[in-house]
Amino acid sequence: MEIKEIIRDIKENLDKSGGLKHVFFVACGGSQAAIFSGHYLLSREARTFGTSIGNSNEFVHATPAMLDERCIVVLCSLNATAETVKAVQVANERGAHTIAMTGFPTTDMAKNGKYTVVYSNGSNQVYSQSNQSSALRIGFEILHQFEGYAHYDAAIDAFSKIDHIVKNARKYIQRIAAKFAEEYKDDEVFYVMASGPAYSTAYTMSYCHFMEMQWKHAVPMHSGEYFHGPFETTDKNLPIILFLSEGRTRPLDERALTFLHKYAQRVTVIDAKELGINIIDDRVAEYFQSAVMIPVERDMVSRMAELRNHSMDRRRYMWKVEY
Ligand SMILES: N[C@@H]1[C@@H](O)[C@H](O)[C@@H](COP(=O)(O)O)O[C@@H]1O
Repeated sequence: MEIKEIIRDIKENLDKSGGLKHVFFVACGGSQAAIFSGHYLLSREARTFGTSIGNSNEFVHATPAMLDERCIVVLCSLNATAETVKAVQVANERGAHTIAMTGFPTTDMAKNGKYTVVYSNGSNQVYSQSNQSSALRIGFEILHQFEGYAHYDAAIDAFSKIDHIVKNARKYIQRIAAKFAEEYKDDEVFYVMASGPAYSTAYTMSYCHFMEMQWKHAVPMHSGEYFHGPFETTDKNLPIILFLSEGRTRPLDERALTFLHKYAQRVTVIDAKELGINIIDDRVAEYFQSAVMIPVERDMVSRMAELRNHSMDRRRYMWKVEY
């Protein structure tokens, strides 16, 4: 079933049972970051229902009291992480409408979800059909069908531009990535700053790419929260990566940049505007930032991986020991 039909089917049911109350987004790690844009979209645009996001195992062990047949739960796991599959089952038991996003039609996610969305993945993925794009498609479709979202056409148009933008952005970043990798390959700690829908880029770069895949310490930092404690650690040696957003939270990032220009020295700025996101309609562009910036930041860390001769596929514990 296409996403449009999935939401239509769910709406038909919800119209009979009292309407939509809440959309939960549930996943672990990189997959949670991937669906964050969908959650963020609803958190800013939805007028008649709520939304939240969280870790799968927390959803299983501390299941929200609100969860019932008037909720949609969007869950994501490429290969069926056990706790995310369990979260699908918990949501099903409560009668919620589960949409299982997964990498392949044969996974336990696909087997357990009431509805399944198989997204493009791997090194040759089609970015307009990726996990990030699919979560956004679900979000825009919910807004459109339940509330008649005014900028739906602009959003649909954006999906037709994503592949072109990512292709060019990845070309644009090559030179910057090479310089970045050379300069920072021996550093052990990174702060990665962003705000708004781009926060999930900072999260993915830190948790997945620096920590998981390069075994380097990294702190995802909300650029608004930076001034409420963390900025006391700033000095001229600390490596900082700042994602400058396109959209309404850009002033938060610019405030951080002004401060960093004064007190820090080793700052790498990646500006969404320079990545070509501006060809998307201004009214929806901000929501597409992570869909564009995550492949770009991954290229930066991959370049570092090559120089360090530390493959992005190398793990000590993940999938190797019990945890
Ligand atoms: N970087 C991610 C991790 O954060 C995640 O835990 C793992 C399993 O993810 P999934 O549940 O999507 O299969 O995949 C990648 O390695």
